[in-house]
Amino acid sequence: MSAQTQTTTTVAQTAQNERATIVVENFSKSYGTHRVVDALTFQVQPGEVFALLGPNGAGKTTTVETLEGYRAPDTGTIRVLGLDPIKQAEALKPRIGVMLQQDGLYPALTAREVLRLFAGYYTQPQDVDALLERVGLTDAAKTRCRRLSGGQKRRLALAVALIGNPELVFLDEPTAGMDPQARQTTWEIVRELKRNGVTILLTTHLMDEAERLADRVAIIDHGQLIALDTPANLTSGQNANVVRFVAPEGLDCRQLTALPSVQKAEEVRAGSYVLETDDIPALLVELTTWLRDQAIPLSELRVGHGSLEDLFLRLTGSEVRD
Ligand SMILES: Nc1ncnc2c1ncn2[C@@H]1O[C@H](COP(=O)(O)OP(=O)(O)OP(=O)(O)O)[C@@H](O)[C@H]1O
Repeated sequence: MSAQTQTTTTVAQTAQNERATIVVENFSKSYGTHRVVDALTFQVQPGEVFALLGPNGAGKTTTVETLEGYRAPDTGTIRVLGLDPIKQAEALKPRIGVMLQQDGLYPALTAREVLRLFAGYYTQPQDVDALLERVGLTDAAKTRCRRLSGGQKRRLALAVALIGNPELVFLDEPTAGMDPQARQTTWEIVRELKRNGVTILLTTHLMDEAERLADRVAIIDHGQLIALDTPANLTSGQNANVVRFVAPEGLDCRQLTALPSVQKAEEVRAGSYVLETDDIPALLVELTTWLRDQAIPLSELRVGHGSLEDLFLRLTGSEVRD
């Protein structure tokens, strides 16, 4: 690269960083000798829904908590709304909303009291009862937090994140433990926030959540960025046609790979199999014949392109992490 091209790139990068809502540059963090975030670099643009995906222990929460100002980076630059999250915390806190993973705060207060308490920290908070209704907690408004169900606690945590009308919201596994209705409501709230120009950074283990909500997805593993793009670009990079099926766990993947039309066979989770092929009709005949001949029951069968989940498992491996 010529000196001039390098200067132009640096100038363009600087301009982009100045506009960005979140700038993470070369960020590293260790606990003792364990490096949990390793030279991470990404930006989140204004109004974007940005998802951080990664297996357990990949460094997502450490990254998010550093952006929120709860942890200090060892090295690297972190800017949130143009501010240093620790040195300029006072200016930053009123402009961001944080949905925490742990919901054990204030067990003796009712849901409404918790929201009133948080509303008091902001100059222009949302209406407490309207927000309780939005997150589906009107009937639980007078219930003490310790009596709320897991899903209700998550909804209260979401309301706490939104009470101050933030410009930027951090959602750490927002729908974990929610039933399908509450999950739908939460997704709808996220879309509504986006329509209102709010920037959202979310972490999730749910691939469909990332695919439905995120403009861009960053996959991190062992503290390093291993993929960053729109969900459509990430999945279209996978040319293979896949057949997914559910059957008893522990089928012999070598036998499946030996079927003439199978290019690759993998048990991605117990009893959940993914086959890659370039001839789906032929593969379906071979697979169903193979299953019938061995009297193996088949409980689900789907065909399609590689999903974000397939890409994620390919990039991060399919072994379970603690
Ligand atoms: N305060 C701490 N002291 C020591 N180690 C920590 C601390 N916080 C996190 N870790 C370790 O750092 C690693 C990354 O943790 P982190 O919570 O950032 O991962 P994560 O991607 O959010 O995982 P999960 O999906 O399980 O929430 C893990 O191995 C974790 O045990």
